[in-house]
Amino acid sequence: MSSLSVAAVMNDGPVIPVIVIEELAQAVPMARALIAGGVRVLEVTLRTPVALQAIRLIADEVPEAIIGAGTLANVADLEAALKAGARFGVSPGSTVSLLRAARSAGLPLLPGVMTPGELMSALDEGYGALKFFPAVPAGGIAMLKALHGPFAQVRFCPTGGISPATAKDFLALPNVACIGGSWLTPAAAVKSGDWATVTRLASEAVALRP
Ligand SMILES: O=C(O)C(=O)C[C@H](O)[C@H](O)COP(=O)(O)O
Repeated sequence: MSSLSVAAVMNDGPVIPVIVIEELAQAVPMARALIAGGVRVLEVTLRTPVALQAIRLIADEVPEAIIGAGTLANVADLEAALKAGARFGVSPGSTVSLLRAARSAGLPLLPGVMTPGELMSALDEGYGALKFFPAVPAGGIAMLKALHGPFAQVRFCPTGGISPATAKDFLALPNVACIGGSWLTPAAAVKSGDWATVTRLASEAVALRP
């Protein structure tokens, strides 16, 4: 049972890094590089074969990290993430089974939604803090402004297609608590072990909200 709340995950910093780990050896240095830049909340996506082991390794070896699992597509993913030591979860979309399983497991979950109907289903299940995915293809800033009308109580973490250049405009919206993005851990820098670049990108991301 985690004592962490979704609000705490969303409020820790302006940007949640969406991380893809191809090789297990990258996990700990990458986590340390992000933390050195001031980013503690780390979302490791379950997109690669080593993702669960990477979560376990970071949970064990980088205690300053608030480690979570992304790309939770179903209840089995959620259970595997919990077992690996994830302290929160993020999903690209929402199913009632996933939302209920996260609630009963006590895992803070940031569920993805894209439409008003999906948002209403998530609200029905008691979730008012949501990932808006894929943010830019689904209407970006204009869509978030439109959703603010009927659903002013919902707090979003838009993710998908956001860049350092557009991040500030998203963060300025009243219904945006934080944003997600993969640009903090560029594949080339990670592959070559250029952790200084990751640290610099992390500190620039933290500085997006003074
Ligand atoms: O894997 C998941 O769980 C996802 O939901 C997808 C990611 O959140 C986006 O792919 C990140 O978007 P970019 O910052 O545009 O790369």
